[in-house]
Amino acid sequence: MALTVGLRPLTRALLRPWARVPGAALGRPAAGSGDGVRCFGSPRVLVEPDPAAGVAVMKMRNPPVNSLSLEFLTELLISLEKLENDKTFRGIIITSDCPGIFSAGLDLLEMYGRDPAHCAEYWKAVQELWLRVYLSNLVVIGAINGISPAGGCLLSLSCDYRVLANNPKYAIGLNETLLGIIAPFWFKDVLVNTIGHRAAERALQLGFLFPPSDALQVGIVDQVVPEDQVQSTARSVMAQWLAIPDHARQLTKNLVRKPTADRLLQQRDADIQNFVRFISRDSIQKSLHVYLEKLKQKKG
Ligand SMILES: CCCCC/C=C/C(=O)SCCNC(=O)CCNC(=O)[C@H](O)C(C)(C)COP(=O)(O)OP(=O)(O)OC[C@H]1O[C@@H](n2cnc3c(N)ncnc32)[C@H](O)[C@@H]1OP(=O)(O)O
Repeated sequence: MALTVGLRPLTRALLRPWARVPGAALGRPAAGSGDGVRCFGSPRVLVEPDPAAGVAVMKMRNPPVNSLSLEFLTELLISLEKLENDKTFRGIIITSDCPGIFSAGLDLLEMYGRDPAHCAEYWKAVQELWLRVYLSNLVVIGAINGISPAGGCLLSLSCDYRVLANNPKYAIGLNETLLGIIAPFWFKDVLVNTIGHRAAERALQLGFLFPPSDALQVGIVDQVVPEDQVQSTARSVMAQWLAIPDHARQLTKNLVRKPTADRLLQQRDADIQNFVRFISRDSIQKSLHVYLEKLKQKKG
């Protein structure tokens, strides 16, 4: 059975992309961009453009934990598409507006107690975000200012360069096994590409969440800096990357990343069907239930 899920109906119906950001952000001049340039975005994604530098800072703000819900994924995709299509921008910095959290990863509530059609639509959006970030023509730098498990780690790994704030609470890794679920092959591929086969084998099976010093040592991030220097470091790194002619850098990036992306592109529908089958299993739903309860109990 061919799946015919797509983002479009949800996306277009739910969102008014590029509406000015409500509240304080509305019309606020973007940091470092002079007084003429305004922030823009959507409810969950704040974009601070710096046209002079050719850079936009994309701040994720889906409180409390920037979990990647379908609506949030959709807004991220719209922002990314918009930036990609605007010749003003050559690079983006992805960071978080939620204190202490980069992203808690995929939204468990999109996978728990949902019907197969919803799960399929959700998974397609997850695939879409990964492909867009991973294959972006823009330089993508992750300014990781918080914890970044599972899907949050995948988003980080899909950037061209990762700067992590030096706070022992800001662990990063693919911890899916701790939830009783399995990182899909393309999550695994990106981790293997980043830290090597043996380190990935251990990290994936044991669901490692690396604190900053270990993350740097294993190579899951490129740099660890004091928390108040994450953004400025991301900016300086961006300047280095933007010193390279775009066409040469983009073709090289494509050369390196395309084979990994192609593995998914060649079997996207099958991957969606696998996900839906897997996540719909009673045993997996039970694991998710237990994990969600644990998260709740942690509070009480
Ligand atoms: C084939 C299947 C493949 C699937 C691949 C899966 C990839 C994934 O990304 S799965 C998600 C993995 N994520 C995690 O394991 C992180 C879970 N969350 C946490 O560990 C913590 O919430 C935290 C460390 C990120 C933040 O801790 P804290 O600041 O103490 O906040 P709370 O734990 O109290 O959380 C607040 C609120 O948010 C809910 N929540 C947290 N994470 C998620 C999530 N990933 N999805 C949905 N909801 C999440 C949490 O339950 C709390 O809700 P309320 O109790 O209703 O306030």
